[in-house]
Amino acid sequence: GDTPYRQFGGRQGLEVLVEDLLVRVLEDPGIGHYFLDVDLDNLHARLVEQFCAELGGPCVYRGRTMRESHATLGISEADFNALVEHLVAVMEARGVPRTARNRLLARLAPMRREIVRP
Ligand code: HEM
Repeated sequence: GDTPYRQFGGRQGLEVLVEDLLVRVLEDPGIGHYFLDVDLDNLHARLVEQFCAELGGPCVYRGRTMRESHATLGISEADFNALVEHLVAVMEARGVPRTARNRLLARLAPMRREIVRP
């Protein structure tokens, strides 16, 4: 069936989407600095796994919690919104259907309070 995971193009679609997302985020002068010392291969793998799991795909997220992995970074609401805008842009550019886009955004939205600094 056309599950949200399938609408994203499955595993391969997510690999490409996350690649697009990381390129845009790294090139953004507002938030790119957060990623300077980060293991990008690991980040790519964890994001693919996480999005896959959140979309009902056959994956288990094996990374740290959102609170653990972002706790020391000092991420602001504006930083969070900037990343989400990049995600929307890459989903649109790859032709992900609106219902599937909204599904992923709805699954990620509650993570805001664990990622943004108190
Ligand atoms: C809904 C929004 C977000 C999601 C779903 C998300 C997801 C993730 C995931 C899955 C990891 C990997 C955790 C691990 O390695 O175990 C991670 C790490 C990271 N995230 Fe996010 N993130 C989000 C927002 C942000 C924002 C807004 C920023 C900064 C602007 C950010 C910066 C980072 C950095 C720098 C790391 C690497 C931390 C490290 O390896 O020490 N994230 N994120």
